[in-house]
Amino acid sequence: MEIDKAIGESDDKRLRTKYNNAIFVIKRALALYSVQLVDFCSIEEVAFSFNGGKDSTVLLHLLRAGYFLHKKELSCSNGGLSKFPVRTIYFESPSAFTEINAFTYDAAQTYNLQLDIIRQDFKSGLEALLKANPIRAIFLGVRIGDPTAVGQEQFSPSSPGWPPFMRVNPILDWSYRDVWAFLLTCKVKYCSLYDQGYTSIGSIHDTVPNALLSVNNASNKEKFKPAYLLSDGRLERAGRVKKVASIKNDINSDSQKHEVLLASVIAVGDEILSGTVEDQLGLSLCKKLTSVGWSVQQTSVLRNDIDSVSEEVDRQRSTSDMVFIYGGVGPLHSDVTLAGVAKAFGVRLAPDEEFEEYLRHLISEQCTGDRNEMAQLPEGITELLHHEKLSVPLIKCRNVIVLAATNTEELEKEWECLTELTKLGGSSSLIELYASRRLMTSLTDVEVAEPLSKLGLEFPDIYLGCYRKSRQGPIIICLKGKDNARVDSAVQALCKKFKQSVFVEIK
Ligand SMILES: Cc1cc2nc3c(=O)[nH]c(=O)nc-3n(C[C@H](O)[C@H](O)[C@H](O)COP(=O)(O)O)c2cc1C
Ligand SMILES: Nc1ncnc2c1ncn2[C@@H]1O[C@H](COP(=O)(O)OP(=O)(O)OP(=O)(O)O)[C@@H](O)[C@H]1O
Ligand SMILES: [Mg+2]
Repeated sequence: MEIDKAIGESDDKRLRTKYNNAIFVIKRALALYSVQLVDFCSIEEVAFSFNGGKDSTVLLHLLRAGYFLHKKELSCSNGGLSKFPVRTIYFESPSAFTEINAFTYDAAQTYNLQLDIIRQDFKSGLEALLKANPIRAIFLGVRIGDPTAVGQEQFSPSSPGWPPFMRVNPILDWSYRDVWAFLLTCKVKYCSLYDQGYTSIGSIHDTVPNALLSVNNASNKEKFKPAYLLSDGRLERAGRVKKVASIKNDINSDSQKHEVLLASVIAVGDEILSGTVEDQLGLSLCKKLTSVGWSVQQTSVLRNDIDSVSEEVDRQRSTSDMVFIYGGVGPLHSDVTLAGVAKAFGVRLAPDEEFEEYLRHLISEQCTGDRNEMAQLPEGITELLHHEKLSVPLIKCRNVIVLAATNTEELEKEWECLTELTKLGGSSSLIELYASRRLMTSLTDVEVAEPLSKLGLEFPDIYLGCYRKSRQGPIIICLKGKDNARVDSAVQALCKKFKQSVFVEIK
């Protein structure tokens, strides 16, 4: 088998190790998801997701080699050793590069792939495919640096809400360099765009050649070096134009329309959902936000699960001005909050040197291994908010603030720093301070109803809130606004509507 031979003869030890590990994963998957036939041979209930990109081209050849070695070990002649009878699926889109389409069809012909072309979105396409075919596992060329790799392992069940299958990622731990070492060592064909400076390929609308490979020539026509010459693999996606959704402003542009800024509070913790621990932080945070004039429009408690976090953050970040999330932050297996935030914004988790430096000071002697998992932050969207009272900065990903607090005292401190930082104007205005006053009265609701609605018309810029502690008990009226003087005028106007002083100011 030419691939196995080329790698075996290579003196690149790292490549040989990566290859052997990937082949091991492939052989395990082929064995796990196979059905034995009477003649001692088997049919594998697996599929290969191929899109003509470099990573899936690597996987194509690994699968060919892995399938060959798997069958050889079984000494089974089923299908012949040169065949590769694994169902191959390609989601074809009208916005794919013609070069990608051409290469995919070409490879399918060269290697005799049973190509299923799907012209639906991924989820519906897979639902239909799995209904019609016995597929239990799908091989993907996902690598750890890809945004979609967040939270995945070599074997990862499909996400909740997706049809059930195992995602098998044999090259999850391969670097950009490993990919090119493999393609060049095996001398296999790859899509021509990679020789024109493209280093990672999405759709025609979001992909351009990587500017880091640009070379100026005499005719002033921009030319690009081939993808394998990119020296820093971390910049593989520099030719990807950011999706519109991910470059939204920190604060919703709609926020100008509301007089009061909207916040969402998200807690992550199985222990809260099971009733083992009471969520004190949520209560405290809502009070704090309200005290500075924010309106908390939703609180939610989520499982320690990446997809649950990413879906909720995605929902809340578009309807709230600021999202506050806590719980699930740290080095434990259940600490998935940052991964969920990264997934919500469609970016990967990447090592952050500055953050790592803080952590090194804090926990250096406890840190084993050469990589600090806690120093991985959502790439390209994270701002670290420094304060001298904090040993580790606060993490802000666009309009999502990740609080590391685990109890109310820690929250108190983080909150103090956050408000101080914004008063100092050190960061983009995070928390706009609002004026707010609360009045209590023993008047009945019927008595206050009309004067209050009139006040609302006179002071449209002031938020008027009202609630009672019990059906017969006193009524509490909250007045909030951006301008202190306006809030005071509203309070005076309200008092004037009644004969004697019927309001008591409360904190
Ligand atoms: C075979 C296959 C299986 C997938 N399974 C899942 C899944 O279980 N969960 C999920 O959130 N996305 C799944 N996806 C979608 C990918 O994570 C990702 O959204 C997709 O590759 C689009 O990436 P792009 O937006 O960079 O083009 C799957 C995609 C494919 C092709
Ligand atoms: N349209 C598609 N059809 C089938 N599989 C796909 C499609 N898009 C993505 N995949 C699967 O997801 C994997 C990861 O996609 P990704 O774009 O990161 O890698 P790639 O396309 O192989 O290489 P590159 O990073 O250079 O674009 C692919 O290797 C493939 O297995
Ligand atoms: Mg691609």
